[in-house]
Amino acid sequence: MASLPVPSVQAMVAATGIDHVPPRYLRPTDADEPVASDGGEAEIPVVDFWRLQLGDGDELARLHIACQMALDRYCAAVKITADGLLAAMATNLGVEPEVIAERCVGGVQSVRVQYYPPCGQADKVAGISPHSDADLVTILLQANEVDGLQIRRGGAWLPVRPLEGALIVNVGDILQVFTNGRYKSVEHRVVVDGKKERLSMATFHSPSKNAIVGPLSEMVEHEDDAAYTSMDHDELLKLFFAKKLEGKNFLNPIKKLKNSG
Ligand SMILES: O=C(O)CCC(=O)C(=O)O
Ligand SMILES: [Fe+2]
Repeated sequence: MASLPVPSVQAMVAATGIDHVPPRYLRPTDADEPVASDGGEAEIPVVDFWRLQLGDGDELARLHIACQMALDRYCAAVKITADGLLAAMATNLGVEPEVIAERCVGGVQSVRVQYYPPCGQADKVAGISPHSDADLVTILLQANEVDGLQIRRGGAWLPVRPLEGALIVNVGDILQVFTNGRYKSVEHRVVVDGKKERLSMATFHSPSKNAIVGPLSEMVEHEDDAAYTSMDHDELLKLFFAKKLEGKNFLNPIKKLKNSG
């Protein structure tokens, strides 16, 4: 609903009197949630920045707790988004919405917050080297809306411009394996800016540690069609962390030779 110019509001009040509240200003009663009283459990954390700068341990702990509260809420909301996306993707792939979710009971969600300082030699420096994410889906917040993320499209890098209020969704390597290559993980990198710092927050969604990662039976008509060997998620991650970030090479060890992707 667009705002009214001030003179229009003044004219409305003059015409109807202050006791009449136009419907556009009424709060919806069905969404009326209680307002907590001051000093109760729902206290707003206060952090003394001066003490924080001096390295005061109590203040650091207070900041940590304050951030965790916000982070927990953010992560819970992002998890609902990731689950919803995976269910919709399953439907698009012609399988029941819960086919992917079932493999992800007790799945792992992890968060990485990145800070890219401005750099005098921005055109020569890598923020993050080209890679694909070793998960199902990554939900990324370009927190201060500074350019930097690029995805590989054919032979070129395509900038993913921050869009106010929008989250970026990356298909990850494990979704590529689950779908037997029907959905391909996206190769991406980050470049830095010469003048501006950049902040991002990536939330990764993976199956549980003891899940088997391999093409889902629903995605493979004959056993021979499987493009990847199945492997313990835990073992696969060990391979991932043992390697340098070098484009989409993570799946090489489990790729079956006759297929590519
Ligand atoms: O900072 C970004 O925009 C991307 C970060 C990223 O690709 C990652 O953490 O895997
Ligand atoms: Fe990434």
